[in-house]
Amino acid sequence: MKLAVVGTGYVGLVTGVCLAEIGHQVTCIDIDEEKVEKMKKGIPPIYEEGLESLMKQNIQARRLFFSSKFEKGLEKADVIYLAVGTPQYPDGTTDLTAVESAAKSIAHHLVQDAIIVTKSTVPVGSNEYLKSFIHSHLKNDVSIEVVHNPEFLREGSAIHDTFHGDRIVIGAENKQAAAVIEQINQPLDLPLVVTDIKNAEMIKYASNAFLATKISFINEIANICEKIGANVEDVAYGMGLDKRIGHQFLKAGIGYGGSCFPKDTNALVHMAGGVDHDFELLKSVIRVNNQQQISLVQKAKQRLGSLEGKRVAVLGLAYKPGTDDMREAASIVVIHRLIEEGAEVTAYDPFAMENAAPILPQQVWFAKTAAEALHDAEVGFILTEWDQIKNLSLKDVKDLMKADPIIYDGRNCFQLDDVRQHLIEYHSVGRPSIAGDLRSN
Ligand SMILES: NC(=O)c1ccc[n+]([C@@H]2O[C@H](COP(=O)([O-])OP(=O)(O)OC[C@H]3O[C@@H](n4cnc5c(N)ncnc54)[C@H](O)[C@@H]3O)[C@@H](O)[C@H]2O)c1
Ligand SMILES: O=c1ccn([C@@H]2O[C@H](COP(=O)(O)OP(=O)(O)O[C@H]3O[C@H](CO)[C@@H](O)[C@H](O)[C@H]3O)[C@@H](O)[C@H]2O)c(=O)[nH]1
Repeated sequence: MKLAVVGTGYVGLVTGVCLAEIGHQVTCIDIDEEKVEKMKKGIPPIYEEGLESLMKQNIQARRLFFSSKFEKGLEKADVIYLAVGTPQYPDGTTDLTAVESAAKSIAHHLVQDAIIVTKSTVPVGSNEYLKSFIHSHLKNDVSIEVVHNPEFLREGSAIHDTFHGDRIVIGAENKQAAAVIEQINQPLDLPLVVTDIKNAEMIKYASNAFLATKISFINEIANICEKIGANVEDVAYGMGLDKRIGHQFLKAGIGYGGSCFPKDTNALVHMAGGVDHDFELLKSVIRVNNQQQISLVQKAKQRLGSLEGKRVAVLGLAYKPGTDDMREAASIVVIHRLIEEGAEVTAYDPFAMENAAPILPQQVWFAKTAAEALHDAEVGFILTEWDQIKNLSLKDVKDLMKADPIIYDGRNCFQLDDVRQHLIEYHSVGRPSIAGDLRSN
């Protein structure tokens, strides 16, 4: 069976590479010609551990191809995966422009019957609409089926998640089409959920909303812990031992970011609103997250009176470690606030600086190393828990920074006992603050 994948962002590229790895012949199509030329040479446009070698292996084995031309990419394709972006409009509703544009290109170039499998996260009802949209744009006498196969991979562990996922969801109205997609995925040997399209669409949104809810919940517990004198890490550990709760997604911090949780929670609130349901719980989850992202700057301002002219080092820019993705990263909100407050910001991230530069204020200086960013800084903000940052020696941190440094750690990277030994003033999330070197005050 010949497969095509349209759109080579995280999802499209990883889907294409993994489908090739399990033995299928796959052509990945993208309108970004420059990106396609790089991918043909085995250069992935995203940072993802293990992706480059898997890509190169499958290109060499002549199972994986890339093209910027639909007519070529769709040649003899029996199954076409659609994995273009579905960002949000400023009001939080879903922008389906790329999906429609890709669907139109597919319709125009389809010369044989095909199953179109949507991987993109789309609001409930979109796949039904898409089927009639493609029908109305077909140029040849061919028949199509639409199947929804939502994606659950996480950036940074995308390859692992594809081969070791918890489930594969297949939403289809046509049993034969569902069976074809089951067969394609069979080598992965993962639990299957075969259901109708609306359920599949909702499973994706409900899953992301639930995970976001867990994060905002633990962040609220963290905020109370700070005031009450408890430690959220011990609390989360004790909670997580209950198998009904589990340990995952109970890490308190600076709030969730990324290309999915923020937009998908907003989209679900709008979807609910569209059927006259006020999704109060999810609205609160979003509000709590927005507040969490600015909380550390507010604390710094309260502690110092003003941030005007203060030299601030920001360590970690990506929305989480293991990726160079800056979409909806908490660092964007934090750094804009710091600049508004008059701080002089030097930033460092091991992988995301290239993506960060165009979206951060011009006043931000980028350092080549964490040490360079910390040099002579009065305040440090830690926003991504990269190993390189977690492994910094606190002695070096203290030596590099100005006298009596203050650290705001949005990712709880350091052990409190370690910090205490180094006499650094340290404020983390949901844990007791540490006063610093009282002798020098
Ligand atoms: N990023 C993730 O971790 C993740 C995980 C699960 C689900 N999703 C969902 O998967 C979808 C894709 O996300 P992403 O992050 O991979 O997207 P992305 O925005 O990173 O990439 C989209 C790609 O599609 C290409 N494209 C745009 N219009 C096109 C067209 N008309 N024809 C061909 N190619 C076109 C772009 O050039 C780009 O390479 C979204 O709906 C997202 O919500 C993403
Ligand atoms: O306990 C936790 C877990 C995560 N986060 C934050 O939550 C965000 C999202 O993290 P993660 O879920 O690991 O990354 P994504 O790659 O955005 O993956 C999510 O979004 C994808 C796109 O829909 C889904 O496919 C995945 O299943 C879902 O986990 C990041 O900012 C994390 O720092 C926390 O603050 N605390």
